[in-house]
Amino acid sequence: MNQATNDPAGTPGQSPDDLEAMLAAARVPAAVEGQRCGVIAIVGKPNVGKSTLLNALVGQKISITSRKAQTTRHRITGIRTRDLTQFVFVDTPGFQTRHATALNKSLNKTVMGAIGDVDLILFVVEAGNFTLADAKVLSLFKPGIPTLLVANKLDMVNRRAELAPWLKSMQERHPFAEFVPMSAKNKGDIERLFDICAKYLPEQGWWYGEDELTDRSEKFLASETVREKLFRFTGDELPYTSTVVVDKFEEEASKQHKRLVKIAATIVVERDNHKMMVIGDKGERLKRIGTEARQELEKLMDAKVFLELWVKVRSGWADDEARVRSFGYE
Ligand SMILES: Nc1nc2c(ncn2[C@@H]2O[C@H](COP(=O)(O)OP(=O)(O)OP(=O)(O)O)[C@@H](O)[C@H]2O)c(=O)[nH]1
Repeated sequence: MNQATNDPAGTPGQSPDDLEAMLAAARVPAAVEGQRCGVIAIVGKPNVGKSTLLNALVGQKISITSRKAQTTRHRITGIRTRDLTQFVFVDTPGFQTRHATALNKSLNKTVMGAIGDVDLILFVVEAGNFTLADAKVLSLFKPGIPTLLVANKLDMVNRRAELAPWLKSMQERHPFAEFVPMSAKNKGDIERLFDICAKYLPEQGWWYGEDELTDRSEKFLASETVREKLFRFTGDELPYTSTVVVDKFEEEASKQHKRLVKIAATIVVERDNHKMMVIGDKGERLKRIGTEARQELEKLMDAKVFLELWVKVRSGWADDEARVRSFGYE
């Protein structure tokens, strides 16, 4: 049988009809007519709601959110397939303009990498607001990639009438393809955004399975989940330079559980007093961070999870380029 595929003239004893049928079966299915697929970058300064938007679009928590600015450090893709269109989203770290540490340089490079080669950019700002930090992000965009102005947190705008002159002034700043005043927390607005984005994606076959949500590993999701709990339970006390490194991520065979995953992670902070802050009174806070992260990971991975957490002080790590790389930021 195999021989026949390598020999288009056919093997003795095989009719041309058989061969035709066999070749047809081996062919990669062509894209279904009307299918679309493309990459959408979500870009904006810190804290404008990019992660909230990505999570709403993907329909599951992929990127961590927090009230603290600059909690997103990695380029994260979320995938969503609706009707005939597959949307591949890229989240980017908030563009840092104020401090020039090695960590910030690495973050800015990630932003640049993310918007160079996409089909559509969602430039997220707070509705009615445009600051120097927004202008710096906008100045990075290459001409030619359609860009939507997503005026987020519309629910926070009291006087809607004032938005029209603001939108007009935004059109003078950049040739935006469309304006989308919306709230990332409003389901109807998210639906509308899907319809708007679909038009800008090229007609081609899908790259991922219909149900895939992210191309990130479970190990990555583990570090993101611990990081989210870390910031949630330390409030605004802990500087954003704290990070989480997963030292061990192992799946073990188990008779009792469908899946059993053992994870060990280290929370890296810059100072001794930050370490105390994370550990809390009699270790209470660290315990809470660990418990909540474990419960969430069990749901996300559909597995029994053992999570071991450590806290280490590494002063000045955010200023040290080699160390930034060793923690997984390119
Ligand atoms: N009222 C309101 N709040 C929002 C909306 N979207 C996001 N937020 C809030 O804004 C804050 C920042 O949201 P994030 O999604 O973490 O922002 P981000 O742009 O990803 O931030 P970085 O990770 O720092 O770049 C959170 O407290 C969100 O709950 C919205 O439409 N309306």
